[in-house]
Amino acid sequence: MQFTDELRNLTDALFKRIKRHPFVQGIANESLEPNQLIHYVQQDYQYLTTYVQVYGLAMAKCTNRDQMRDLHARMRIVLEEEIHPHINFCRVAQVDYRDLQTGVALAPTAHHYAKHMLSVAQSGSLGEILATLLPCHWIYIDIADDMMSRVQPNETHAFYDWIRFYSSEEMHTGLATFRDWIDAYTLNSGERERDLMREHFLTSCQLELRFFDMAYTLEDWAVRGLLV
Ligand SMILES: Cc1ncc(CO)c(N)n1
Repeated sequence: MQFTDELRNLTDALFKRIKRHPFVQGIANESLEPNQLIHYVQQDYQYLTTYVQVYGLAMAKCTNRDQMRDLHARMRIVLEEEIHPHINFCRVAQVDYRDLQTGVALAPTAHHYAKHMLSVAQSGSLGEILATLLPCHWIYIDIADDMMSRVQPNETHAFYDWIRFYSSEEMHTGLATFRDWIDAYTLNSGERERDLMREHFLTSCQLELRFFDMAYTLEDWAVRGLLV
């Protein structure tokens, strides 16, 4: 068994829970409220900014240009293309995307997830960073594939663009390349590094579930912070 198959088995219960989550069901059956979509986009915009920063820190730990090229392509997709699922949510919520990009603090769960990624990026190995980032790709593809086959949406579905984006050929190829990279990487890792990679992967999966909860319940701090 390859290392990433092992990671997937370890988190199977979480993958299943995420697909059943009311926010995810709300995408499938077009029942999310505008304020839930807005909260998600406000938080996810900031989350993805951190995600690109983490790619940047991983870039500094790459040992060859093929690895760098791969990360560079991934950064481009987040910066230039992953705006489309957000724009889909904004269109349904009838808000301007630009208005959601400033003036909002990270909610507790988004804060937790961002700090988790940054802390691994600052003190962990390249393998640990890759394992921390992998659930982000994998879970959304898993969700979107499931919706494609169960709902079989067409252009009239409110979240057709979202579902199509995450179930696209490009996403699948990107996930396969990322898994191949991690599987090859772990052939040269010690058991200690592989344990840390398992732990970070699991934590990111837990936080993916909580992130949907955050948006669904409009999670916020009890008292506003100082900066925004
Ligand atoms: C929190 C989160 N996880 C995964 C993705 C998919 O890239 C996303 N946009 N946001």
